[in-house]
Amino acid sequence: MKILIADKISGSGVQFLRDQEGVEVVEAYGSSQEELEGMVADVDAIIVRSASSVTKAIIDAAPKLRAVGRAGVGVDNIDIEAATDRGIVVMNTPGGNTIATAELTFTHLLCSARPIPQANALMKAGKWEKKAFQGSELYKKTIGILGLGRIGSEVAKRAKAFGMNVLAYDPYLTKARAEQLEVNKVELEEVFEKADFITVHMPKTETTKNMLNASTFAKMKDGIRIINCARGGLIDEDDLAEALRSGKVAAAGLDVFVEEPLSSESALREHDRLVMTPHLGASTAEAQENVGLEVAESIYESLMGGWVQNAINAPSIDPKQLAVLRPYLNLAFKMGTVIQQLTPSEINHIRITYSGNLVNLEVKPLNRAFQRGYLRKITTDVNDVNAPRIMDRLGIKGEIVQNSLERDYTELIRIEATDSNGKSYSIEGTLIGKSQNPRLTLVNERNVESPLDEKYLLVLENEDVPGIVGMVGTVLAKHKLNISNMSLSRNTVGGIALNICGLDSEPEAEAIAEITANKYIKGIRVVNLNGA
Ligand SMILES: NC(=O)c1ccc[n+]([C@@H]2O[C@H](COP(=O)([O-])OP(=O)(O)OC[C@H]3O[C@@H](n4cnc5c(N)ncnc54)[C@H](O)[C@@H]3O)[C@@H](O)[C@H]2O)c1
Ligand SMILES: O=C(O)CC[C@@H](O)C(=O)O
Repeated sequence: MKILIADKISGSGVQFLRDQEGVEVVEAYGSSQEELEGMVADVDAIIVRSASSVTKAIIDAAPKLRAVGRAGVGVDNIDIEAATDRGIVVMNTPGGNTIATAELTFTHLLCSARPIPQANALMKAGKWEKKAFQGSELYKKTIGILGLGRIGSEVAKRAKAFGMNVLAYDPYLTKARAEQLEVNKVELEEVFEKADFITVHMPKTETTKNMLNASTFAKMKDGIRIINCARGGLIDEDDLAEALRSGKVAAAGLDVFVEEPLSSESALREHDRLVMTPHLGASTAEAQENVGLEVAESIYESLMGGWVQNAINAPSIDPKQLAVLRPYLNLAFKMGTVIQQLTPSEINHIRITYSGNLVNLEVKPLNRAFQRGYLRKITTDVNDVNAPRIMDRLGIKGEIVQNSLERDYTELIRIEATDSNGKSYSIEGTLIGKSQNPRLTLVNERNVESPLDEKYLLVLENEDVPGIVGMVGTVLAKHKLNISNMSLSRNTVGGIALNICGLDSEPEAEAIAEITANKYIKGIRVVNLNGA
């Protein structure tokens, strides 16, 4: 396995990877995008911080690529769309640099109130200047925090310790969490109207891009102080420069920029009251140790086929959850493969119902496992990352229901697939016994008891007349096909019955033809569970 580390991560992260058997590590710090493109032909994983980008061009140049790891939070330097299409898992390390970035934000906040960098520059130039550097206190001032996630919350705690009044704007922040953090959750307009300081801690999205601009500055108090240690482009840089010139913004602190590195010609460099740092939020020994080791471990884990805890484009799952979900993942996967092989090729709707104990579980990983099972015989290279995309491409709409059905089983998965003529097919499955073996409990509304850890299932529909079991047994025996299990079911005497035989090997075409030739046989399907 070859892992390319494009940006410098902590030595312990690199060492961890070097210590793993069969892992080759290539460190390519400071390479240009073009150089990286030329290095990825045989890499299995790429690790970046914020300097290098994993573009579509790089992804296209890396046919073996399976995982991209970001040592940090923001993944705007990774083409998630292109990665997802290829089934490449993208993961980050949220949390590892939260404190570092919150502390840098506070440093900027203090420097916007007390012009320490500017005073220091004059001291270094041999001067002793006091008058120009009168500051302002944080105590009893109002701070507006936009985005109350990991970093915003830590900034809020520190602001409260300084005796500040905290206003929080975050549409996704629950009332309960705002109460727990002891902040006032308000609308954006109230932040603009009341804040003396505004700091942004949101991701850069279509909604948050240029959220602070000339027209929003106009709504703020004169002498407002603005901090951005999140992402360049949350604040319109030209409008900020103008507001600093006019004095509307008394001071600002920026750690991030629309274009990084910031051009040496940038007009932002001209403003005395603007303090800038070169994207240093995560640059502490502790944060780099955290994220470097975490990304290295996650990348290795994912390449070894384990679950990724902080995947951006697949459901994340922690080891505790995984222990609970593992048998259901197996069941969901097998049910995916069974329903696909029992139905016509043109399926346009699938409803999955999770019943009983599954009602309260996080089922996203189960949906992906089902989809992988469904797609297993339709396409290659399907995984938890690209399975939903492939289902979409096939035009199959999905519906997930978590609702207890009246069944005798404590947990159950029901699948209903509808074909392009509106005809529905159903299966249900559960786990049986201490060893939690997957079992089919219903096929097309007929109760069955058919283990899913067989190699093949022969699924027959026949008129309910005597002699069918004998005929099937005779034909299978003639073709040396060993029956491992048989489940018979009918809804009405003399109606259409269902017969599912577990088989140790694949029935050849002649055996199927002989059984089908019997006039009472109304339908026959072979389900291949081999390797499923
Ligand atoms: N300067 C650095 O070196 C550095 C380091 C780490 C993180 N970051 C950046 O800091 C930012 C915050 O990181 P985090 O770890 O706290 O992320 P997070 O996901 O924990 O928090 C982001 C918060 O923004 C909120 N949000 C989303 N859309 C919003 C909107 N339209 N209006 C208001 N709030 C909105 C979310 O609800 C969430 O609470 C990110 O942009 C991240 O990339 C920068
Ligand atoms: O790696 C860095 O130096 C910055 C990381 C930071 O921007 C992040 O989003 O985590």
